[in-house]
Amino acid sequence: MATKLSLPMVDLSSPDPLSTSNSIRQACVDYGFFYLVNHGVDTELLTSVFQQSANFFALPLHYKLSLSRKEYRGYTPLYSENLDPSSHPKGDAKESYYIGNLEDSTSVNLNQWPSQELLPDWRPTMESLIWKLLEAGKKLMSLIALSLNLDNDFFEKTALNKPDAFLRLLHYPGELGYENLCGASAHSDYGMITLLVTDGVPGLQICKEKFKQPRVWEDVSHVEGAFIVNIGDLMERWTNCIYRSTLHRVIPTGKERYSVAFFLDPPSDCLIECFESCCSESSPPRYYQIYKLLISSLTMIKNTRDKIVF
Ligand SMILES: O=C(O)CCC(=O)C(=O)O
Ligand SMILES: [Fe+2]
Repeated sequence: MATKLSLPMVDLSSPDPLSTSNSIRQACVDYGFFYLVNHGVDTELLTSVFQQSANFFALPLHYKLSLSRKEYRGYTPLYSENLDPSSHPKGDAKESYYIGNLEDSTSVNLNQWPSQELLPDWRPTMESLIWKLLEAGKKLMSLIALSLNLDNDFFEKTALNKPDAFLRLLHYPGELGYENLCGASAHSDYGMITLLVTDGVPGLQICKEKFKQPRVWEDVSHVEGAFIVNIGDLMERWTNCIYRSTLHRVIPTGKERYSVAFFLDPPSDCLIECFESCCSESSPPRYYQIYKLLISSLTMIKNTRDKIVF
């Protein structure tokens, strides 16, 4: 039986940015995860996103496969990903749909959309969500900048100048007849930050000490209306491991589950070099500086989204 965690809560609409950024720092140092409330994304929009997502995943497989992922955008079927191959050889029991950047006028055309005849409100619903998440993500990143003793527009000028943002709709079927098959096996996200919305069905767990064996998993409870935010490997590297990119997974509970993850990353030409405020003579940078492009290429070669080890 896993223990239940109470993750720290961060209020995005707080009138006191300094104390909010202090809470963010503590949360990122202790857990690499926190809840985000008053994030500005309406409940009605989120309800229609989950409805539209369920409508898509309920379509026949041959149709979904006609939108198979290309250029990191589109549909990925059940078992096509195995985030932790040591957990189960079959792969992860989830299907997903990726939508890429809307801000960048060249890459926006790479997105694939289900036909308007089948799902007329699908595209506008997802586009509204992406814009809203981008707004919340930018606001949060200005507080994260303060939490690292950087100017509050540091990320606005670098990582968020032309951000690489992906929305991923996820569907975990209920019973599949296989034992111990994870919906998402153990991994840490490779990017900067992830904003996650779930439908309230349990299953998400984190392991705070990723280098300790045996692993201790703790359940992340659902908090109505709150996003779950986590730090990715790139941010861990940028902060010289002061902020943690925490191992997490989604275990089966026998219940069907939907979630929506928004991965907010810097553009390819962003140089990831330890922040001055995160190193000193006694604690020098642990990683070489590297362009984001190289991090994503190496991640693609590995074709997993677990810890980057170079
Ligand atoms: O569905 C979830 O709760 C987590 C998904 C996740 O960790 C991911 O897509 O990276
Ligand atoms: Fe993840």
